[in-house]
Amino acid sequence: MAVYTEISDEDLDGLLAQYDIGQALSCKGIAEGVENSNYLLHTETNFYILTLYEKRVSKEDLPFFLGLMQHLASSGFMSPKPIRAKNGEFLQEVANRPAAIIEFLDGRSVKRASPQHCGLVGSALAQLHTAGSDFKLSRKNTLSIESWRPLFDGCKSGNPVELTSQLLSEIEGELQYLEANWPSDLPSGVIHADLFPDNIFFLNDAVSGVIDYYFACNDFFAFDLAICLNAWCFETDGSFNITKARKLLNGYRSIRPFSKEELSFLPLLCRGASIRFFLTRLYDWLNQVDGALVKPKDPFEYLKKSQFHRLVETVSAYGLD
Ligand SMILES: Nc1ncnc2c1ncn2[C@@H]1O[C@H](COP(=O)(O)OP(=O)(O)OP(=O)(O)O)[C@@H](O)[C@H]1O
Ligand SMILES: N[C@@H](CCO)C(=O)O
Repeated sequence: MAVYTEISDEDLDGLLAQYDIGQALSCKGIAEGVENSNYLLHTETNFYILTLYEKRVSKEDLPFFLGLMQHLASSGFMSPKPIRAKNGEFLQEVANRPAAIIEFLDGRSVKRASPQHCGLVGSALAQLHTAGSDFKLSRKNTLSIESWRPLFDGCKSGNPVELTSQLLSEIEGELQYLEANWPSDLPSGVIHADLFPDNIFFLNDAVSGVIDYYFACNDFFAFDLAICLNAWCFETDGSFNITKARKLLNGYRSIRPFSKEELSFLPLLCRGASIRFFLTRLYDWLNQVDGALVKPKDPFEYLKKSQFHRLVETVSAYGLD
């Protein structure tokens, strides 16, 4: 999975009639991903990704996401370009879903990231922050700190047995700490907010693509860095790899230097980023849809990451002086 919505041949022909990209030669569902329905579309002109937006992506946000991809690509960043239909719009409709056709990017995501990959991820993230700085639209981060308590309350409703009193009080204590100490003013702009290994492609030892902008928003740049440290620098046994972290942070600052404040808040932002993914994963884990083929991701991986960052006092734990 993920193909939630099937497209008939008639619907596909009708959609492609709105574009100048030729007729379909093939259109195959893509198994990866959990949010939207994605197809690998081959037409007379090229290969493309056809995405049908499903329930979690709000239609009002699509001009931001697609406009951002276009803006980043035209600034030379490795984002796929959305394709304009004959009417000049990126967004169309098929099978009663909003839909877009996106440029296909070559390259492959890595299953086991090396420190070198982490360095490349850090510099790609800084390039994204820099290229996004003159993007005109903005979008509030709907998964920032204000959303975590309501998400936690949603997880608690129904008193699931998985949430022991010890776990509840650990999360409650962490939320209170984060709410009392969260910074109000750090360098901000457009962030990717979900730059996990499945969202970066590599080719010939370089980043060839950055995809999946459907959590992108305006927030602290260093929060994006915290999300990446969590996603890229822990090993499968839960241990933190300081060499990978050093490479990622040095890759980032080779393009965009950190302010003193960003560095001093990094451990706290890493705690917050851990709780953000712990809570969304926990919510999905407790609210699995019967019969859905999507395997929920392990929330407790992120609770352990949160526990690691709670013991961090300075950025030297992340490999910086
Ligand atoms: N522009 C692209 N070029 C090549 N392949 C792509 C492109 N966009 C998406 N894909 C392929 O489709 C898969 C799913 O895409 P994507 O991650 O955007 O889906 P999603 O449902 O939003 O997933 P997620 O669970 O990561 O939020 C990717 O893993 C990749 O294989
Ligand atoms: N990257 C998210 C999934 C949403 O794309 C996670 O690992 O929880």
